[in-house]
Parts: sequence; C-alpha cells; structure tokens
Amino acid sequence: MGASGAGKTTLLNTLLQRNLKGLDVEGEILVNGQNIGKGVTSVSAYVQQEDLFMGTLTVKEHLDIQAKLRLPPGTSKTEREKRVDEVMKEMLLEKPKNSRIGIPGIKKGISGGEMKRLAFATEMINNPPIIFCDEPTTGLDSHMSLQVVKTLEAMALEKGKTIICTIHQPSSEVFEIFDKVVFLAQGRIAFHGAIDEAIHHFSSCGYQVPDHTNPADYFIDTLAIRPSEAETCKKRCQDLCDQFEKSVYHERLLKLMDQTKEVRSMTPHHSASYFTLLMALFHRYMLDNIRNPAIMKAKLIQKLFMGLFIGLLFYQLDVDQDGLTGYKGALFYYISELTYSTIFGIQAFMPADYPPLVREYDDRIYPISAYYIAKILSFLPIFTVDGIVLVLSSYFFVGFPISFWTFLRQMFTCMIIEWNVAALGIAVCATAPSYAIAVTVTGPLLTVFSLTGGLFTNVSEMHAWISWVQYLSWFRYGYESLVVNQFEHEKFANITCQGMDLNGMKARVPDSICEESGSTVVRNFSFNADNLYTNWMAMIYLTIVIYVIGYVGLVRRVIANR
Ligand SMILES: Nc1ncnc2c1ncn2[C@@H]1O[C@H](COP(=O)(O)OP(=O)(O)OP(=O)(O)O)[C@@H](O)[C@H]1O
Repeated sequence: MGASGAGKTTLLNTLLQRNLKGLDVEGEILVNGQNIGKGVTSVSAYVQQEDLFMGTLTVKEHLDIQAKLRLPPGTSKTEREKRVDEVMKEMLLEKPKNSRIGIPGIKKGISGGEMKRLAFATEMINNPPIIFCDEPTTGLDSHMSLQVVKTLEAMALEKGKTIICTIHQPSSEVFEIFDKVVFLAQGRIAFHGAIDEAIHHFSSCGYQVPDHTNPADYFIDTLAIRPSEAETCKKRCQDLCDQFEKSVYHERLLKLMDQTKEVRSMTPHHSASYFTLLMALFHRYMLDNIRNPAIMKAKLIQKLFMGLFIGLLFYQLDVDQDGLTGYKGALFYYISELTYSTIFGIQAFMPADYPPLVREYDDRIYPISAYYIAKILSFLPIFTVDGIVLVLSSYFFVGFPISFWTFLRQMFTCMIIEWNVAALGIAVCATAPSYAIAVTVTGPLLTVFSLTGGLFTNVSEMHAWISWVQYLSWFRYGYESLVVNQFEHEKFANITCQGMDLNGMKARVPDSICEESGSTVVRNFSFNADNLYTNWMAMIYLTIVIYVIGYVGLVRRVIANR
C-alpha cells in the first residue's frame, strides 16, 4: 500500500521482471531461495488492474480456452473440463457461466465483480503457488471489493497460495483481511508487518490513528506527498522510513529474508503443446469472428449487396464496344470491392487484439507466432467465403460467359486477391503502432497499387523508374488474370465494332479504335494470355512475403513494448 507514486507498480514489476526498461534495479529476487529471473512467471500468476477479455465469449468458453492454453501437455479433456468446473466453483462463477463476458461501457455482460473473479479464475487454472494482483478492487463498489478480497483470502487459507497484492483505498473491513502489509513511500519501505503492528508502530512514531478513522486511509494520507507542501511531506516520509529501519519490525524482516535464502523446491508450470495452443487460439478468434456481427454478418451482407449492385449496374452487357467498357469496369470493380472493405475491416478489429496479446505473451502463455498464425487462419474462411458470395451474386447477371471453368477461375482469382489483401491488412496492423497510423499508411498504398493495376495506366507504358511498383500490386496481377480469363473465352472471339454515338444511337465505331476480339482487348492492355496462372503464383508468393514482414514487425513491436 502507499500513496500515488509510492512505487507499488514498480515493486510488482520488479518482482515479476517486467517493464523495467530505463530502471536501475539492484538486489536479488529469490523464489524459494532461488534466483530464477524471468522464470518467476512460470511459478506465479499476475492479475492485472485492467481486465482484458474477449467480450463475445461466455465465461465458460473463455475458461475452456484458457485451460487449453495454460494446462500442461498431456492433460486429458476430462481433466481439463474438471479443472474448469473447479475454478468456476471456487470463484463463484457457476451462475454466470453461460453469460457473455461483454465489454464494459459498450456491450452489457457480466458484472464488475464477476469480471474480476473471472480474471482470478483465468490465472488459477494452472494452479500457480504465487498470485500477484495489482489493485484488484479498483472500480468495484464496497460490496464487490469485499467479495473479491474474501476470494483472495480463501485462496490463501484453503489453497495455501501466496498472494501479493497492491490495494488502493481499502475499506476497514477489506483492510483487516490482509495478514501482512507493506507501506511504501517514495520507493522505500515505511512499514512491514501485521495491521495491529502497523497501528502500534505508527503511533510510536507520533502518528496515532484518530478515533473513527479507517487506519488504511490514515496511513496512506500520512505517507502521501501533497504538492502544496511537498518538502514537508517528503521529509515526513523519509523520517518514517528511517524509523522503520531502526525498528524491531525491520530486524524481524531481515531475519525473515535470511530464512528465505534456504533453497526449497518448486514446480514450474509448463505450457501446452504448440498445436494445442494454435487450435485454442484459432477457436477463440473464430468464435469472436462469428459472434461479432460487424465482421461476419456485415461482410457477407455487404458482399451480397455489392454483388447484386454490380449485377444490376452491368446487367447483361452487350458484346460490343460499349459492353467492353462495362466488362472492363466490372472486373476492376471486383478487385476494388475485395480490397477496400477487407483491408479496412481487418484494421478496424485487429488492433483490439494487441493488449491481450502483449499480456499473454508476457505471461508466457503462447508465442507470438501462435497468435499470428491462428489470427490468419481465423480470417481465412471469412475472406474466402465473402469473395465467393460477391462473384456468385453478380457473375450471371453481368453476362460473363456461362462456362464452368471460366467461372471457377474467376472465383479462384478473386479468392487469391482477397488473401493477398488480407495479408496486407494484417501485416500493416501488426506492424503499425496504432490504428490511426495503420489507416494513414494503408490509404496511399492502395492508391498506388490500384493506379498501377492496368486499368488507369497501360502496364507497358509506365516509366522504367516507376513501373516496378506494378509487381507489388495484386491489382496488376489480379486484373490481368481476370481480363485474360474472360476475354480469352470464345464469347469474345468476335466483338461488334458498334458503340453509342452522340445521339445515343448504336453506330459503327472507327476501325482504328475498335477492339474486334477478346485477344485484342488483352493485347491493348499489354497483358499476356500466358500469365493467368503465373499471376496466381505471384499473388500467393506476395501473400507469404507480406505475412512474414508483418510477423517480424509484430515481434519487434511486442518486444519493444515490454
Ligand atoms: N524503489 C524506487 N526507487 C526509486 N524510484 C522508484 C522506486 N520505486 C518507484 N520509483 C519511481 O517512482 C515513480 C512512481 O512509481 P510507481 O508508478 O510504481 O508508483 P505507484 O505507487 O504504482 O503509483 P500509482 O498508484 O499512481 O500507480 C516511478 O517513476 C518509479 O520509477
């Protein structure tokens, strides 16, 4: 305990060997007499102040997934289910087990107290002997705070756990539950011992708790640095810390520390196998994608709507010069539709994954690669199905050739385009430090790639110093494949040299501008009919390279954040 700025969080971080960048830490941290460094994570749990859950999951689903992530390899399904039932019972979560967790202030879910107990339940799954908690009662009313601290007490008394907890403004009832309390002031220890002893010690230093006053409030107030009288407060804190160092309580503390140097055994917990981690994370993200109406439902409805719109706009195009403009536009539109909504859809939702990822990575629950692969796999079905919906809902209206293989190639090209786009969306999100930066980078990138896609600029006419950009663009690869696939079909073997004249009547266009066959269209774009499949390979290759770059960016970002 201590006033704001006393060093509580720093002490917890030091014990847990986290977020110590820029700090000069001295001394030794021993767990059962052993200096295990960052290994402290494998014998402890850390319940942080802010609860980070996936609000779309139910309490039970969340715990099931956490059990898969946290229980050691070789744990059977029955054992896992038994453990989940046990922690739900211990943490009084049986009643809300099938309720969605929710997102405070956004989507209604379980109560604040239940959420805190769920945070404990999550950390308790693998039965760690030590539990660190950072201000577990923050944001809870007095009744819920008491319930949470009683739960902690039960863990200590009934399960023999060591609980190290920072606490902010506890009520007298809550304060009395703690066995031992450490008061911090300006990074130093102002007191360590039982609550009665604290009252006695502070009183002997001239700070008697007044009647009808919560001792916790009084001590924190005594140790606080008030800006208006900073120097006096600092001096008071220094005096109290000095007096503690001369007290019997300090002597006892030194003896206790000597005893803890005796080496005792401990059993670190092991994480699940890589495959189990991957499957559990995939399950979690799939459930979230399916439950989140803005991801799954909205995308499918949007693609259906846009597909029908394309179908109506380009309904049964003629095979003449005007029709050609429509066919070319419709094909390019497919790529745009698959690009913009996909990339911005990903960027709207993926940043929310980052805080839990950093936390769970710090807790050594899974490696970053497991998250990254699971995330990619969970997006893959959505960004495959919606492309199929788009093509299915428009293809036959537009008047593209009724040919099984042409249809299938068109669908497949669209699928690969969307995989490529999804890769860029995920990679930019993984690498960019914030959503705003991700969107700012993505906008111009899309403009550059669409401009070099072949519709606005002829691919052979670009200046040598800029034309290389087209080889990074799925617009370029995708458009060439779509154009070749359509215009090399026999439907376009002969194209009427007719177009609309100034009076709105069909008239013959001059031979010099007439594209009399699909092959001419392909040639005029400077596209190559042999590139249809090569482009698929190029897009798949590009997808993989982008994913790798995104992975490296994510790892750098997470590690830099520690
Ligand atoms: N033992 C220490 N020696 C020197 N500086 C310290 C020590 N402990 C903490 N500090 C510094 O004091 C400042 C406040 O520390 P910290 O954030 O841990 O306080 P806190 O008690 O958690 O405050 P709050 O309740 O407001 O979160 C930080 O700049 C930290 O680096």
